[in-house]
Amino acid sequence: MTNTQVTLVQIDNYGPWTVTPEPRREADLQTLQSRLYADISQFVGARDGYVFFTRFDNMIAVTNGLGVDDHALLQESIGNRYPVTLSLGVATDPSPVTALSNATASIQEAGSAQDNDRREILDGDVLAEGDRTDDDVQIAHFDVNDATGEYTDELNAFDSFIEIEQGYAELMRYMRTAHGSLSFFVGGDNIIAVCPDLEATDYHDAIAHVEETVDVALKVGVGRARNAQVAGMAAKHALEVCREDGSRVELEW
Ligand SMILES: Nc1nc2c(ncn2[C@@H]2O[C@H](COP(=O)(O)OP(=O)(O)OP(=O)(O)O)[C@@H](O)[C@H]2O)c(=O)[nH]1
Repeated sequence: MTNTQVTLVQIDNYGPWTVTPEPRREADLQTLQSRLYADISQFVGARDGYVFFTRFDNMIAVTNGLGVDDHALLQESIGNRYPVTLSLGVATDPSPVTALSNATASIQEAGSAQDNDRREILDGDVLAEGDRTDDDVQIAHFDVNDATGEYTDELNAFDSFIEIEQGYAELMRYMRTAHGSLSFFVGGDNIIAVCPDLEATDYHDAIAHVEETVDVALKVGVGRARNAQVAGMAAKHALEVCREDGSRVELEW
């Protein structure tokens, strides 16, 4: 059974900082946010987790395999190198959205995101090493069918983006509502969903729903493992099987 460890990463008091002493240049904020995301992705990825940029001021990570010490080191390293600090909430649950809700609560209980005195919270529980299993994380890697032929080579870049985002919006809402899954746009035409124990029929239903609702055709490869990196790599291999044999759903286990 899945047991997803989710970490909410929240920049402390970021809103006020962006306008103090007066509004900061937008390009500088964009640069800060993307560099911060890159650094966190490298740190978490080197420990076999995944992190998604989400809203940039709040990022969501799958951190099975990262302990309390890893989380504390991330806070220390970012605090030493950036003009902002991070609060981290961690929780584990068979349902990814429940894990995220609990991780969020542990930060919210310590104070507001815009509270100058609430800084570098590290709260919640990590999975004990002895409780980890090879089924803890289920990752589904979705991809738009022939995005290059349908959109990239046919429409202007913005209209292509609208089509891809429509597919993303419908999928993320469906997977959240029907399954408590967390789905993230990761660039190009790719969406990665962090899922509980789902079956092939669940993925067929999700793909059918998106196609019926917004006319975007998806395929998906799914993997599971003790961490996001291994589960995600299995999902990518499964997606390659879809490409080879034309199937829409492949589970790699
Ligand atoms: N984040 C991420 N992006 C990817 C990955 N593979 C492809 N992309 C992005 O997706 C875009 C489209 O590539 P593909 O999905 O291979 O192309 P396609 O035209 O949809 O073709 P098929 O997937 O074979 O139907 C690329 O330009 C990349 O931006 C991946 O594994 N991860």
